[in-house]
Amino acid sequence: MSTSPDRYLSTRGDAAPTNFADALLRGIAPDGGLYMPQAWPALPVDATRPARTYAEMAREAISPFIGDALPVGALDRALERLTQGFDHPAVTPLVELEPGLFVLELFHGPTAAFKDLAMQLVAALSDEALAATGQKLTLLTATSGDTGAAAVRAFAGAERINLVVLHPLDRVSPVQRKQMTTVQADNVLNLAVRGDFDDCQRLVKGLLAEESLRDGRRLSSVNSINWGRLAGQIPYYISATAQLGQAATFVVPTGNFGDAFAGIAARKMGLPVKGFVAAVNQNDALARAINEGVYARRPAVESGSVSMDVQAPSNFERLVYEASGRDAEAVRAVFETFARDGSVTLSSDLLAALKAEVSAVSIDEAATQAEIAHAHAAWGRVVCPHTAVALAAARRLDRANGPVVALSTAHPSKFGAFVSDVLGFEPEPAPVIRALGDQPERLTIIDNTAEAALAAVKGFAA
Ligand SMILES: N[C@@H](CCOP(=O)(O)O)C(=O)O
Repeated sequence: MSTSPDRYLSTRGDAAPTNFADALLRGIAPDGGLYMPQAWPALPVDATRPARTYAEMAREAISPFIGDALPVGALDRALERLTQGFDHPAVTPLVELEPGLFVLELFHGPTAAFKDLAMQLVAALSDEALAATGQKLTLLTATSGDTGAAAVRAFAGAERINLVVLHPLDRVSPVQRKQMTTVQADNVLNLAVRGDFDDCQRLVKGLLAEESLRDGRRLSSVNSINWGRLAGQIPYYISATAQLGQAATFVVPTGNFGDAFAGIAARKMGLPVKGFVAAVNQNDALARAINEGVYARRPAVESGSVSMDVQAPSNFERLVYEASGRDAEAVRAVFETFARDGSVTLSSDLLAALKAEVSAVSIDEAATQAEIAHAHAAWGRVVCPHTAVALAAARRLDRANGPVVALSTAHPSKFGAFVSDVLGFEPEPAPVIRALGDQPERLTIIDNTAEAALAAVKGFAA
């Protein structure tokens, strides 16, 4: 039987295959798994040739995943929106810090974080999918800060879409919170949950299974559990390789593991890549899984790199699916055990296959602070704490094996207090952060329970 990149299978194997539009408007498969393309499309051999626009590279990478599931011209129209509000002509410029060490600046968009790239695309593609069928959509999204800000910006005022964003109360930076809560749009609800990001993500997954919320609407998520989000993050790996002119090792600051998995997807499509390193903060469930073979949940601890305070990274499921040879039964066994017991031991075969895809390292708070200081002293750069985690991991690598690219996922002015504690001064605000001002904030605080979340979302819908 032939396989196709525009058909989507669930990592848990019990959901009917579907197309891109349906996977986009579901977010998560009905069996609780994550959608994956049935096959990896091949990038053209000259995909990294120079002098092409970001949108051209994105079109080539993303169109095979869509096939004929959206109206003719939908992707081209969406690509026009993809880089709207970016303040750099290269969109995602690559900057050399010292011989063989680079940062990929992903923070030039309207909320000053890498999430803008995929979120603006997903917003436009969702509009296209809904307009084609006349449906309406409720989006549920968990955030540790950056996803929520980008989602609010991308979906505020959308005619057919309501957006509910759950963030952990007092566990995002003040700028991130204001980016979500000062937007005065009637189709947006901000919920501050008394819990951590993993609680928010768990609540979202539970709500997505809640039939009573549908009421004639589609129900989906714009977290990276949604394949559309991941597809939108593939192009910047291609752009980085094109700018560099050779294969690199990418060091990815990692929370929900969507960013790193998008890079792994690019490699599966044929992008030349030396390797991937997932750099986590002291919330190190992913690093312990890959380095020790036990995937075990611990309560998330608060850090300066707040967007990475994740202890149950959703996209680890996609990695296990790939590494197990797409064995849905094995995936179900791992993640059902993890959900039930909070811990699961990975088989030695699976572990070897995981290590072949990615290595992982945990950078603690002191090393993050030291890296912010080093970046300023050595290169005159002010970096955000997430970028610092990646740079600390990147500087441990041997560059004799080829260039190393650390992803710089957010602008430092989103995390002014943490950076100024180290450097003694506040980072110069990105223009989009300066424009935030002191608008009134709108948010509802809820308990960390399924009942509280359901009642809040129902109240909003009503
Ligand atoms: N780091 C994230 C957490 C959610 O990640 P996502 O990529 O799955 O949306 C954030 O900033 O919210």
